[in-house]
Amino acid sequence: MLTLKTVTRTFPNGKMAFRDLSFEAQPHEVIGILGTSGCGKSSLLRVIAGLDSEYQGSILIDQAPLQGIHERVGVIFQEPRLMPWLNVIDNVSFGLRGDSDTNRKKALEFLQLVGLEGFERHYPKELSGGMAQRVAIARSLVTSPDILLLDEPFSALDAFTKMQLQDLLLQVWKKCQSTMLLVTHDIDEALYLSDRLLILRGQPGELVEVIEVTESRPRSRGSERLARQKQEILQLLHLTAEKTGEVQDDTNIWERHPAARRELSFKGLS
Ligand SMILES: Nc1ncnc2c1ncn2[C@@H]1O[C@H](COP(=O)(O)OP(=O)(O)OP(=O)(O)O)[C@@H](O)[C@H]1O
Repeated sequence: MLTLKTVTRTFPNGKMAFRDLSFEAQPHEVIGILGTSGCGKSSLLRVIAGLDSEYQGSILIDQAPLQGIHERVGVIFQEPRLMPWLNVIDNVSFGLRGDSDTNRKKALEFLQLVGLEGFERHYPKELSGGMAQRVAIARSLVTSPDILLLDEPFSALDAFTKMQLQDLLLQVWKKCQSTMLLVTHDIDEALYLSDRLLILRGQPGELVEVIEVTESRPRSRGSERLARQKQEILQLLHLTAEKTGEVQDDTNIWERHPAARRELSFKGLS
């Protein structure tokens, strides 16, 4: 289990990325993180990934304080970040320790899972963007991380590939049982994949709502029930924005996703 208690991240120049974030992610839970641009979503993932260790508050993994990069935490970024000098199978098995034959078998198994059987000997430059991101998914999940952090993992892909990879991620997630934290600007994606959504707003970012997505899995992207629920949450977010005088910011982010109309049940923070 991942626990954050009043975590604040301030950069050396005094700029605060986010403030007083507290939440828990249960084993096997998918948490979507949505928020206005610059509210600290990527900074939050970097802190949990152990890449930035200067923060206030506490971060616990299974009740133990996080100390730098944790071997049970994996990260998938917007761009695949593959090693260009290694072929596909070597990229996937790179993080595995121990017997190399066993590692190659395991890497192959994950390449099959992400639909890249037969591409083991290809190099990153020979892959499409979607294929490279599949390799990145396989590389992250082959180590069976307890927690997988995803920072806009599909935002650079075309809509069709994006949907394919969202479904693929769900398939692999079922097998791996990892907890996932997904930063995205895409509300449809967040609703399709997540069990709960954290809504951040402001600069520094603060947690303004926690929303439970109650639609059962497997979800249908065209579900009317979800569409109605999204309508409700959009209205709720506009109302929330009016209260704090940040209408312009929030209007912009939601308007970037005009097709978004899905329902959520809403759970307030206490
Ligand atoms: N190394 C840094 N030093 C100082 N300020 C930074 C640094 N990195 C990020 N920031 C600032 O911290 C704030 C949060 O940045 P961050 O990238 O985490 O936001 P974000 O929510 O992920 O943004 P976006 O949605 O646009 O990707 C921004 O105002 C950004 O300019």
